[in-house]
Amino acid sequence: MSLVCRNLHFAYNGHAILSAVDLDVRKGEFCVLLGRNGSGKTTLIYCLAGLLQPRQGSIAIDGLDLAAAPRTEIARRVSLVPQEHSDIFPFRVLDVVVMGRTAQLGFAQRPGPDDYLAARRVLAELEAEPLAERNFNRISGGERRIALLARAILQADGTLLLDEPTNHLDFNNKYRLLAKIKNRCRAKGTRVVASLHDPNLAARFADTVVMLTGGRVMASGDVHAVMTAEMISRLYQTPARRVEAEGGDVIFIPKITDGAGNLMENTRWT
Ligand SMILES: Nc1ncnc2c1ncn2[C@@H]1O[C@H](COP(=O)(O)OP(=O)(O)OP(=O)(O)O)[C@@H](O)[C@H]1O
Repeated sequence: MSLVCRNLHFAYNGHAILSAVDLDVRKGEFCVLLGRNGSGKTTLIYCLAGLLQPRQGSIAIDGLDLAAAPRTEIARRVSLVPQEHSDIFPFRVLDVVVMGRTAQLGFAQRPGPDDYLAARRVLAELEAEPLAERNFNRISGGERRIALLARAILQADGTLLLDEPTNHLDFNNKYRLLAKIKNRCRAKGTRVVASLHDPNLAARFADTVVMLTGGRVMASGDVHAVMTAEMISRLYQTPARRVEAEGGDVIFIPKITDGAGNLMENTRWT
């Protein structure tokens, strides 16, 4: 059971954004996309969600060919949490979460007590039960991320596509949320493809990493094999060193230079 992407090419108005991308993500795997701003992470995630049509290549999720599958069928297998989300009608958080069930319900069928119970269960899993009765438009950016993740889990927990899931989350909540997502991969076999801007979070939680540069895969594979100081330096185009903290956590520290390559004031590099 795999998500398999082969020789994927995508272009906006004839301008190539993704080129020859191959990707394999097994059931229960937490795969993180890393790359500089504009390297194509979001575009790849939207292709995997079936929301952007590649101009070449194929994507199959557990045997379902996205190019041929009806939208409703894709929505039952794959759910997406986008990077940003604007205000919606002033629904309770619980109602927003239960909207995730729409893909499972028949035409004109309304969610019932079981759907609300399932929505409360997912909120509880994310330790977000106190948000249930709050107005979605009046909760914080970080709380919205958690509510939208709950909605995505309720929609389709086979494959979760998360575009910068830690945006707006504080230091503690970033780690807590990623730990919960990882637990879900382990316990329920959920497959996750997430873009992250912080390689240190990827080093801590990912099983596998895909490094994108200019819409191409620069490297991919097991997190420990791929995330070396040399690869991080190449990816972000700045020297980076790898520090192993007590307990085994790995931290990458970039050398902050100005345009001429000189170490910038107030930064340290040893
Ligand atoms: N709707 C669009 N029309 C034209 N070009 C676009 C569009 N959306 C994105 N792009 C371009 O596609 C490229 C890849 O963008 P994408 O958002 O996938 O990168 P990203 O790696 O997710 O970036 P970031 O880390 O900044 O979120 C960028 O050069 C961007 O300017």
